[in-house]
Amino acid sequence: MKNPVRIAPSLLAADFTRLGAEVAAIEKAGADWLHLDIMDGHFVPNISFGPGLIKALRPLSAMPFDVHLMIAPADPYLAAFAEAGADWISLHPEAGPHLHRSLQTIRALGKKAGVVLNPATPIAHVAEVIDLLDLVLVMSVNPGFGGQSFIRSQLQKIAALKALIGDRDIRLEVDGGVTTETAPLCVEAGADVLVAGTAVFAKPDYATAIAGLRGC
Ligand SMILES: O=C(CO)[C@H](O)[C@H](O)COP(=O)(O)O
Ligand SMILES: [Fe+2]
Repeated sequence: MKNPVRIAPSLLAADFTRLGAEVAAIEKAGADWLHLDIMDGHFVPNISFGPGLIKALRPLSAMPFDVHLMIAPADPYLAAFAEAGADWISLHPEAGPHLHRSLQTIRALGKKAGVVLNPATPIAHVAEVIDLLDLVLVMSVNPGFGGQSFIRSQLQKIAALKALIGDRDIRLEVDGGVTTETAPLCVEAGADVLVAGTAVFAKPDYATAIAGLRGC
């Protein structure tokens, strides 16, 4: 059976002076997951926020918290993000020497485990660890910033991953430059979770923005 498309607004594009209210607003507007971008100023050229913010927001929402780690090393911080309230924890293969062990750690913490592929990262990593995956996240921009343009070549990667995943219970998520124009292309290629920062938080009506991305 085809998975329903889930919309995961990225908090990176929210109004940082009122994050609690922003989370409540997107949940009321129909968001399925909350996407949280963790940047360390080292793995990516930007710094965002850490487990303290996740812990503060956790009691305010029932949405699954989808934590995208753009930090290296990631292993020393996996327990902190799990304890703070992450439900899904995803990391890049380039963030450490032992991707398989990192995914085992996330699973052992009782969380859903994901791998993130940069535009230049091949899908071969996924095949090697597929039995440990709950999620594959395709970056359709180079990570580090919101508001960038969608890299169309990643549509072929999404389609190849869809074929690789087959009927396994693994979500296929796309992150970066997702708009009402690019969202249908991602879904057509096989994506079932769409991250959207600017395409939700820069719009005046979050419910309309989320419904538009979902294609209804
Ligand atoms: O991981 C990310 C950047 O590294 C963000 O999730 C992504 O950029 C979302 O922002 P937008 O939808 O505005 O492109
Ligand atoms: Fe992200």
